[in-house]
Amino acid sequence: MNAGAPVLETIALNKRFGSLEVARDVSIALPRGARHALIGPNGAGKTSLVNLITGQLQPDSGSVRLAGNDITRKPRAARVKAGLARTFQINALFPDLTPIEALTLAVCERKGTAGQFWRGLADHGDSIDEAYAILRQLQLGDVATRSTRFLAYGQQRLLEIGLALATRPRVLLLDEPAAGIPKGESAELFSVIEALPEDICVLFIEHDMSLVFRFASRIIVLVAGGVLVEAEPEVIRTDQRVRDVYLGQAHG
Ligand SMILES: Nc1ncnc2c1ncn2[C@@H]1O[C@H](COP(=O)(O)OP(=O)(O)OP(=O)(O)O)[C@@H](O)[C@H]1O
Repeated sequence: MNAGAPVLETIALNKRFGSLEVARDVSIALPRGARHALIGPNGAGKTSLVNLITGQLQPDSGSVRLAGNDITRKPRAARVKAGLARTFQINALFPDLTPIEALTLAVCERKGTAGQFWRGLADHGDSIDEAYAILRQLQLGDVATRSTRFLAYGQQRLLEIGLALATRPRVLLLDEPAAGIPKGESAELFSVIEALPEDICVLFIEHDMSLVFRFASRIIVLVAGGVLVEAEPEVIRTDQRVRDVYLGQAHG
């Protein structure tokens, strides 16, 4: 794969649910270091597009390529192994585990050693180190040994991102990572996402336009299953079509 080639690419993806078109010739590309936002009105097909990329949904036509390889027909687990990770809108954490336990388990899972996890921590030194490194990257080092149920909601969302990072992704797909977080904390969460290493591309769905304009390097606007426009934030901000169909609606 050459340096400028997209890490993740969708080519003319189409998907219908009966008469409803949720993806209409969707072609997007994420280069190395991408921090792309996927925006659009409710029901535009944003989550469906993420599901098509991860394999939760199969397209009617079109393809998905990861690091130059066609993964369209690959099962979900194989896509994760190939470097595709996602988080969901809903919190799916184990409340009784501590962040360091949950992350060490996730690292062991990736390495195929999770079956021996409970034998003894001494056997998992490298995995624990790796888990701590992820926690520090997410500024969760201070709460590493606190039960997940006692973490602030924003910290729980970060831990979910941590679990995705434990798979060593090339691409991270975040479906409304700040959903449910108090407004003041969501910028913090996005700062952490922004600061992830360049070799992890990020595509995030977000409804809060102030966060989108602050943190996205590019914005993809989806309307009725199709890409209306994809451009840098400055261009999107002044695009009349976007104002008409989306921003106008959002801000009255
Ligand atoms: N499995 C399904 N079967 C039938 N219709 C579906 C299915 N999944 C999604 N839809 C419909 O497809 C449309 C697109 O949904 P999707 O969740 O992708 O939109 P979205 O842009 O993510 O919306 P939101 O911003 O509200 O989360 C919606 O009208 C939804 O009801």
